[in-house]
Amino acid sequence: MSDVHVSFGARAALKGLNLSLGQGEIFALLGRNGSGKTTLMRALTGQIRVTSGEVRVFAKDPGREAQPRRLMSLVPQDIALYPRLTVRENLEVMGGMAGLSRHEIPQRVEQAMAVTRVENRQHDLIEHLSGGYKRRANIAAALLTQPKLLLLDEPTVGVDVEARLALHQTLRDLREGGTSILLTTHDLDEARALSDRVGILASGRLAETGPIGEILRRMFGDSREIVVGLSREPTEPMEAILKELGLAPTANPLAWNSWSAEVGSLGRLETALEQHGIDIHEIRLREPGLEQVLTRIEGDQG
Ligand SMILES: Nc1ncnc2c1ncn2[C@@H]1O[C@H](COP(=O)(O)OP(=O)(O)OP(=O)(O)O)[C@@H](O)[C@H]1O
Repeated sequence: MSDVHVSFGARAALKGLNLSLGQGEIFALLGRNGSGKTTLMRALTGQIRVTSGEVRVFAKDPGREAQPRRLMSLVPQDIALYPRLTVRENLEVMGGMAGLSRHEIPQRVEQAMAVTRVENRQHDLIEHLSGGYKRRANIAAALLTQPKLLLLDEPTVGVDVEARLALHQTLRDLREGGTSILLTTHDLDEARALSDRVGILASGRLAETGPIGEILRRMFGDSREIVVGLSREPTEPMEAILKELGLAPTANPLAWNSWSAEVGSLGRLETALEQHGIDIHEIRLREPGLEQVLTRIEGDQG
């Protein structure tokens, strides 16, 4: 997509977005609630018309032509399956609705269940499955048409670690088979573990795109966040000392932070805090997470 703008009335949801996806690439979109992730996906599937700019999927406009829409599948965040049917029954019904012939359905259902590893639950009712299996079945339904581009809206939200790893493996297997994958997530660790590139959406713009390791290096270099957890809320004189030591308040009144690339800075800070009689609960280094990345971007955007 190039220079894509989408507005809902006076509200601009996407403001000049450029993005291209390679074959067999996993691309993770990161951003706050309301930053435009779902709007971007719906623009790609042709569900919403863009206000201006160009969207091309397999060289065609999905807003006007059916062909690119047939080559992609969107896995919504909500489970779009019949709770009172089994996994297999759901997939058979969905296959019919997707326009597959009776002759094609059994084989496609087997393939979709194999990739998502739900065969052992194929005779269970959806309503009896765990959250992780429901999500896998949801993805299986999207795979029946053998899409070349798979779009997933927060595929792992609310599932436990084991189910999350199983879902990641499914997505990697699909990538190996040449499927391009665009997913949204709030989880930087997930993006790090899974994606070839990420795009960080902030206020309808892609503020950063690239491999997550490169983005973090570019933004933070070698510096790491030092977080000081105070034992009690600081008095005004204590606040003055904390600021003098280079610390800044965070949203949590008991947590103050600073950034440093020096190896010894944590120990020196700890000693200085002790000398000033400031009672601390803990002091630690924190790897940058999505919150730190977004705060930095928003700070740069003013
Ligand atoms: N149909 C609509 N009508 C009006 N405003 C909309 C519509 N869809 C989205 N918006 C607005 O566009 C902006 C982007 O929304 P979008 O749903 O794309 O964000 P998101 O990043 O997917 O958020 P979330 O993480 O909560 O799913 C928001 O301000 C939202 O309120």
